[in-house]
Amino acid sequence: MSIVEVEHLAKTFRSRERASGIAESMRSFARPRYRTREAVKDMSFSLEAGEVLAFIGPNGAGKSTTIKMLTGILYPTSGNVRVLGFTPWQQRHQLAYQIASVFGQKSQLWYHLPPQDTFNLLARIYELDMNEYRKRRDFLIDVFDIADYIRTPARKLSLGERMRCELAATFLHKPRIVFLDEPTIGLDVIAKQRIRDLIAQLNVEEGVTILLTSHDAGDVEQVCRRAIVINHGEIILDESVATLKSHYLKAKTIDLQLAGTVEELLTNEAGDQQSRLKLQLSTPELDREGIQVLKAQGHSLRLEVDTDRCPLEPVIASIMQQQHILDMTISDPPMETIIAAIYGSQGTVDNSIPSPAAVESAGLLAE
Ligand SMILES: Nc1ncnc2c1ncn2[C@@H]1O[C@H](COP(=O)(O)OP(=O)(O)OP(=O)(O)O)[C@@H](O)[C@H]1O
Repeated sequence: MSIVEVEHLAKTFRSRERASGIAESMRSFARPRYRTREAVKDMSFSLEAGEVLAFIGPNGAGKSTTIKMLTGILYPTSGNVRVLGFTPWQQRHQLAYQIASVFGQKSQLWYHLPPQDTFNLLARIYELDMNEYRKRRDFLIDVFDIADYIRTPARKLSLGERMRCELAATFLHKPRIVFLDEPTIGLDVIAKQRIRDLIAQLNVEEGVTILLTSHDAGDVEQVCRRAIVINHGEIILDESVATLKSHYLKAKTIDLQLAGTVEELLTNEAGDQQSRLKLQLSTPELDREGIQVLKAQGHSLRLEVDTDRCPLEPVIASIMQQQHILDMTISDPPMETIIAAIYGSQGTVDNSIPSPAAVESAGLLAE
């Protein structure tokens, strides 16, 4: 059964344009000019209980505006929304007991108070039974591993520590739906991984439905099962993450810091740097066409490997046979690149989409 139903949702902002300079300010005061922006246009989708949905799109696509309408913070210009049977902007109070939201850029923890005090305040706001609350709080302190920070004022916590406390606070009243707007923004790789694991754990153990926005492909890949991609306020793709992954996340980027120079890796054959390098890396197991050289300069080498055509291990092994590797990072392509590839397919999943590396490599290769 759908617990979120969105039908033809739209939001247009009308804001006054500010003029610069005294004369212009006086003129705009007498004759104000307004600018309208269609942040969300005719959006329809539904969400089943227990789903984990990635809601993705570039900056300004309308993700936060949609979340704000689903949580009752903003009124829509038109359209209907039912969240757990409530109309969010009309029944915000009743809905608040059953949902929660985290905006990665804004904290819900009281800045000068330790998280424990915020938890106590939230328990009163949500009118929780005190015995139940204490059990829940201790459970979340344990799950999120925040016992060491719970008595430290929020302002003194690192971003990762604060985010774990934020999420613990979010789950305190056992919400049925959690809206997470960029929950991993600004975190290091370990903190990101931790947050992803915790979100996934609570989804599985408590069946909480999650709608998550992120610019990080790892969040989408590791936490979500379905993805809605929006652009200019419109849905351009609604697919399972498995499909999205197989079509768009198959490329991995390998960043290497070599003991020797890239020049030492080149064959003596004629040709450009890219093909001489690829020739040197190739073995019978490797499909050279699956490797793109994104950067090759001095001691740095960045490759993009299409894992459909070419497994990562032999590529790395082939480099290790020839050079000592000082440092290596394997990453997914940036979400923006994947989204750009999706735009390229005009909203359809299509294998003919050119690799994002094709665009990048031409400019980055040091001849
Ligand atoms: N209160 C507002 N008044 C006027 N315009 C707004 C307001 N809030 C958002 N917008 C505009 O609506 C559009 C969508 O903004 P929104 O914050 O929903 O995007 P987003 O997809 O969340 O972007 P980001 O990834 O950068 O957070 C943007 O063009 C933004 O400038």
